[in-house]
Amino acid sequence: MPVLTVADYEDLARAKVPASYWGYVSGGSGTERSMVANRAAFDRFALRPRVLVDVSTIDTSVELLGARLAGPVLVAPTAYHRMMHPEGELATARGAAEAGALYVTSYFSTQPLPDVAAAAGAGARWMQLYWLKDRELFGSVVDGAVAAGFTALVLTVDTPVVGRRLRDLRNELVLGPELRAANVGPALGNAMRRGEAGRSAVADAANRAFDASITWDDLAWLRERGGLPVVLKGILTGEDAALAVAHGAAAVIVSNHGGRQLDHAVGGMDALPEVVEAVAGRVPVLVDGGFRTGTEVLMALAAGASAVLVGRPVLWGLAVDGAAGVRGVLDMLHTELAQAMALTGRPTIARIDGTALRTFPR
Ligand SMILES: Cc1cc2nc3c(=O)[nH]c(=O)nc-3n(C[C@H](O)[C@H](O)[C@H](O)COP(=O)(O)O)c2cc1C
Ligand SMILES: CCCCC(=O)C(=O)O
Repeated sequence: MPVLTVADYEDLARAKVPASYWGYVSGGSGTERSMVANRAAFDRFALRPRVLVDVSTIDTSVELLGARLAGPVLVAPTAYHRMMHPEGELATARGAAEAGALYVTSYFSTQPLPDVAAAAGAGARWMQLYWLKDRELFGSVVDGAVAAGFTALVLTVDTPVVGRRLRDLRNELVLGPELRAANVGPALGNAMRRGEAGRSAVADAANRAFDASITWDDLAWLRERGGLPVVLKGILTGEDAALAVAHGAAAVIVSNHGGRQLDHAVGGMDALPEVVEAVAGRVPVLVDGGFRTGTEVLMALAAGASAVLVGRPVLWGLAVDGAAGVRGVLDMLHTELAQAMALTGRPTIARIDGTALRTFPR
């Protein structure tokens, strides 16, 4: 069977990944309404194509915080890539670089940052962070990211505590020994103890380590320590987007964390317009949550996003075929985007504006 869609990768991946890891990757929190909301949003929009435009050449390339990219699809930070493939984040870094895509490496990478950086080579990379109670340890991870040549820090702000992910609690999620988080110290890096009824070792380790007391005022410390642009991930309101810009964020990522944090949260695509309005062009606005086709990426760009991140699709590609699978998924999304650009009469990313989109009332 030819692999023609991102969903085809999902079907192939499901057969390869152990059930409790598959539950971790696929699941959301609580009733999983936030995950549903991400996909449902696309039904409230439709495209308004223009015709008789010269679309004989299509250019999907973009520039983002100084990085030149083949297209506006980024690899979202996702934890524990060795769940999917023995090479883990090294394969992801290679596949993303080959696709000309920016790779946001998770704080819970199972490979050391210098090795991820070497695998990415000239490929663009940002580092995602969770703020730890242990400020010294947190600072040392920031230093490590800077030393390894990551060019921006992505602070995830929607996870003061880990969402109640019922699939993991039911599966008594524990990690195999190959799944040590390589960059965050032994206490947080090790979620390998015996399974306990109704508990997730991953959530327990994170809840012990994450600092739930940080506020807007702490961001200055991070900007100072890293000396890099700070991007805030997990913004869902215009109010917080305005605060993010006021506190020096270099970009914001509209996201409900793939439906894994707050249950009944607004979907990424639904929250995007109010964030775009509040930010008013001062910094790039990125979005994630449920993007599975290039046409959906075009919808987000028309609604004012500068780029889209994909989480699970990259993991599916990784499970199916390592670096080649990651590249395959990213290339597929860029190819589909180019096709949608031709068919909507928008040959460059800059030509995709609000007139390409019609919004239906709820
Ligand atoms: C298995 C998995 C692990 C994730 N780990 C992280 C993480 O370490 N840090 C983070 O900021 N977001 C994490 N996320 C959220 C993603 O960055 C992203 O917001 C989400 O996956 C986008 O939705 P999508 O999977 O529908 O594309 C994770 C998501 C998944 C599915
Ligand atoms: C417990 C947080 C770890 C990674 C993460 O962000 C996720 O699983 O969504």
